[in-house]
Amino acid sequence: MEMQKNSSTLVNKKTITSIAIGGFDGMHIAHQELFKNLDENGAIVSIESGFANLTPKRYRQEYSNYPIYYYVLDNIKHLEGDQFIKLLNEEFPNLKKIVVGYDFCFGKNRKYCTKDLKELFHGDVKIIDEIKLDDIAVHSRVIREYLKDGEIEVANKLLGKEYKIYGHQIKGQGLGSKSFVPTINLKVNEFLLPKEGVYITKTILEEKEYNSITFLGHRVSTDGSFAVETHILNEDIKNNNYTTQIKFIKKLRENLKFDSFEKLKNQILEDIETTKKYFINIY
Ligand SMILES: Cc1cc2nc3c(=O)[nH]c(=O)nc-3n(C[C@H](O)[C@H](O)[C@H](O)COP(=O)(O)O)c2cc1C
Ligand SMILES: Nc1ncnc2c1ncn2[C@@H]1O[C@H](COP(=O)(O)OP(=O)(O)OP(=O)(O)O)[C@@H](O)[C@H]1O
Repeated sequence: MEMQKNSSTLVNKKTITSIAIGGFDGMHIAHQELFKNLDENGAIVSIESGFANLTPKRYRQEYSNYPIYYYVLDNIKHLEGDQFIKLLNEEFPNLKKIVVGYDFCFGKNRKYCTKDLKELFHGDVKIIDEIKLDDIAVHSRVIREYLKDGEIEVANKLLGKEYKIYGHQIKGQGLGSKSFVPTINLKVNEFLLPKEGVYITKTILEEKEYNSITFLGHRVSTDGSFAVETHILNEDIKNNNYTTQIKFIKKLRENLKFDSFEKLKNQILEDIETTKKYFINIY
């Protein structure tokens, strides 16, 4: 169901003349700056450490039109500098240009860096200076920290887009539509979840985008279990079992413990009003 280009399998590596190399978790604005230096036969070489959780491997292609080729870090990290370059030249026989960031290092013990790359590769090597936004250095690890602190708006600025997760629908406690408001409950794997709390979000179901509000965290007021649940505004949506995407826009409040269902319900209704106003004011 997910919109996924999988150009990597369609583009012949012989046509590739330039590559950008890195981990590329997040496909954030600094990564995009690297891609701008590729030519029209460019490609992205993504080194998989296994820790990506902003744009896990199978979701990454969505954020660039350049085909992405994946290499497992464990399989290449023992290589000496010249062996790494040899591998690239074998993989991409017409390679003319390599684009990396200022801090790119590679090979055995990461002992080869940009200077070595320039010496070893017989072609154009473009090194991108550190990219910052409002004095914040743009890196996947920095974005993860903002998400963990619930600072969605900063994270989104650094990402250059709204942070989006994918989940599949599961059954909730069954309390929502009876005692509170109807919600779609999600099981989320692979993606980093922002801090517990209530967020203004957009929810994508079958490629259609809806304004929504999402609760994420332990349901400290009811059964204590962990939940990701989203309420779609102004629509009566049936759970449909499709993969659901949530885009985070803004944190409304912390996860709170209420001593009665009624107080929780009143707070939820107030949160929904605030969210509706937010969407009215931005359109
Ligand atoms: C907008 C919204 C805000 C919520 N805020 C809280 C909260 O602060 N604390 C909490 O324990 N549960 C919160 N919940 C979760 C409710 O406890 C949950 O919707 C209820 O337990 C129903 O769950 P069910 O859909 O699994 O039946 C919130 C839910 C929504 C939709
Ligand atoms: N802020 C930045 N400015 C310039 N180049 C960058 C920047 N961030 C990453 N790069 C470059 O982009 C490529 C991908 O790097 P990498 O996947 O390590 O990104 P990262 O965001 O720095 O991740 P992490 O935080 O995990 O180190 C590398 O060539 C790297 O040098």
